[in-house]
Amino acid sequence: MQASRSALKKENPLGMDVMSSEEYASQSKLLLEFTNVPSIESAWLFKTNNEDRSTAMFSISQPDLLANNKRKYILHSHIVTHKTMPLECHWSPFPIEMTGVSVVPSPSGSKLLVVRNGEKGSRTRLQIVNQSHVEKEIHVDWSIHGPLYTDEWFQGISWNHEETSIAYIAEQPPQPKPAFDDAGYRKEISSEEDCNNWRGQGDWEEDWGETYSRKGRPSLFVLDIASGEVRAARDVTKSLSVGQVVWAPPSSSGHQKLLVFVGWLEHNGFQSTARKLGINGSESVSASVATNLTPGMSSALFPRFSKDGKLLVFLSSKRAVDTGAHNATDSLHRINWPSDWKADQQLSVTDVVPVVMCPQDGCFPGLYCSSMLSDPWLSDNCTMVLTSTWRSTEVILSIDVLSGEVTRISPEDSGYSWSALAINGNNVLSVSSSPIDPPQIRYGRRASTEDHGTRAWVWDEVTSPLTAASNKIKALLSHHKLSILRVPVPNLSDDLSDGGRLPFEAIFVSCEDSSQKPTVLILHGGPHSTSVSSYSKSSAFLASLGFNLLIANYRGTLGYGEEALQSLPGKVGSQDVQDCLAALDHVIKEGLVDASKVAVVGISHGGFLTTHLIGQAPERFAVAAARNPVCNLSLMIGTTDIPDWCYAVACGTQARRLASESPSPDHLQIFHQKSPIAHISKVKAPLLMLLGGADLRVPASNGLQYARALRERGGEVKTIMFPEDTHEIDIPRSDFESFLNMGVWFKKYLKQI
Ligand SMILES: CC(=O)N[C@@H](C)C(=O)N[C@@H](C)C(=O)O
Repeated sequence: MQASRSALKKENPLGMDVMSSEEYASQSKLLLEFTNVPSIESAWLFKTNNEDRSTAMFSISQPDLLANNKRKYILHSHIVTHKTMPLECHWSPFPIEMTGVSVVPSPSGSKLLVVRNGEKGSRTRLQIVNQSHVEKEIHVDWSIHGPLYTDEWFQGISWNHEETSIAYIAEQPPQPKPAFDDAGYRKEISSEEDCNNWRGQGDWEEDWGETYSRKGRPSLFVLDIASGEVRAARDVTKSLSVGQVVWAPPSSSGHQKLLVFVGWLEHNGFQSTARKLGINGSESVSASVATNLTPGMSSALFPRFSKDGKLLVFLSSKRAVDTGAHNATDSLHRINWPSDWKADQQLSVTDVVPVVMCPQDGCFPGLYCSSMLSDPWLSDNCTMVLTSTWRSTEVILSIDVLSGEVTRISPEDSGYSWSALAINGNNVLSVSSSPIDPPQIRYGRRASTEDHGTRAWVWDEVTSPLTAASNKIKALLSHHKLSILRVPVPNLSDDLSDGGRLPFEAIFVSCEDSSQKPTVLILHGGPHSTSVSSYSKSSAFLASLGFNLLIANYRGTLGYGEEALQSLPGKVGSQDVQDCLAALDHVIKEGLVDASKVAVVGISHGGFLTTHLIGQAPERFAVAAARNPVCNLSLMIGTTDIPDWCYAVACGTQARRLASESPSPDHLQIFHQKSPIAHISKVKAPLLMLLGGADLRVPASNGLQYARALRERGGEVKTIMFPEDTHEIDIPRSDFESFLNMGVWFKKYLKQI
């Protein structure tokens, strides 16, 4: 007996039953198919001497499980358009690996800035490359600045028009720390550390929280390419974190000296204390002589000058900042830029696209943009192209910034999502995808003939080497169908705004004979975030396991107008939970799914809903999984980098003025009552808890407390902790293991039914 157990132990160290280890083995092979599909991160289009020809450069990423990092590489292609024949695309034979490197082409496309950020304390390497060789290499010491920011918020690298200087955002060098040696404290500071002295910690400094911890203050620097000199921008207020820098047009003297950037105030804690609440806090657009160009506006982002330099356009998330929702309906604004602007000249801001409160059915629901192209302009200098959320899809919009006219230019005929990658003249390079169809590159141009007074857009398919990997996935999902369902609001209450009464949506990915198959209810976080009908590796993997997917965009989701969004704050744990149950009731009533075979999964606030649902409706869910879920707001309030968010979602946006670092017992009671942990005694479903040990947004203690409390009540819980992972659990091996376990966990408990 002893011998066989050790043999088994050798063969199956995890003590897994044979069934499970075989399931792990087969599912991991399948998940690898999805993991190896490369993703298009960004792209650039370069003019050629011929209107019908352009060169494209694509930045592609692919998880590298062996190196446990994200492999990055560049692919080039020459695109030739013909009036009457299909578009031609000639791809470079092999990709060029660029892992750990960021690149930014110059406006003319003749040069490339190559950035290699150094590890903590080591130099940053900047290279200016032309078509044949490295023209200039600059090594920047930590005493000047640390790594360049390449995140979604602070990042900003901008060439000037003459391509002689580059402005960028990098980590400010660390503040001096106290020095000690075997004689004690050393008054004089020396940069050199030797074996006889050491540095202390010094004062603790607030940082911007999740994903920014221990990063230096985002600061503005300018590289003069000819001299290789790097200098910090003058006159920027010390207590301002800055990002998203662009050069202002040259003055009439032809010189270009002005930089326009976004500034984040660092005193945006409660009662304006010196705390950096997890981003976004209140930001403003300023010019480098540190003049606030948007006084009185609580948010201004992504500044962009028109090609002729006459217009400065920017997005605003002032609704998100003013209501504390952290994400809400955006608006677009314009400043007419005078050729010789003087710092003391206050410029007026014109609204271009206002916040849409309650859209008419099928009409433009407002702007919801998480990024903006570095060059978003069509050749008429007044039309910009943006990617925005439109209900459950992502769409490409053109906006005439003089008239404010908004036009949806990506096709409306399919539930697919579209995203703009780059523009050249009046051509738009983009990708389109769906939950069951990996991204396909498209090349858009205006039709030559008018149709009802407008020239529609034609989107040619661009065959690419990436298609091969996609075709395997398409084959695995060829029997699935995509539909977007409108779900009426349950139990309409009188206090609801018109927008809060509008139907919400759910994306339904169905297998053949869907009513015979298990269904996974997938819930996004935020709650003011969204699940759009674009391709996601994780959803495609779950669908390929033979599950229907019901992806609920409950009220509060971006893309349905501001009133619908603002109907949720103060009602989390009730309105959003009822909406998720209403979406499930809808597909059951339509006979599309088997009510007895339903799993539920969610991340962050989606985990809040998941653990609420298995507590409030324990009979309706056979199994559940949650990634870094919010399970107890009264615990989160003291540990998260966004305590203001806890007040906004639980008590409503009015509660902001009562918010405090030390919440009152009344507020703590409200936080607990509105949390999933308040319903834990009723939970029956087995729960898979996936936690990131380095999560500063919803610290792992939140999910761990819930998992331990459930086990304490005899509940079936499996917890996996990824110690190095932050809130998103996106380190490649961690992401792989978490979705593999989710698939096996769902199969195990849905098969038993
Ligand atoms: C504003 C915010 O970060 N809220 C979190 C609780 C959350 O749900 N985040 C979402 C966006 C996520 O998916 O992580």
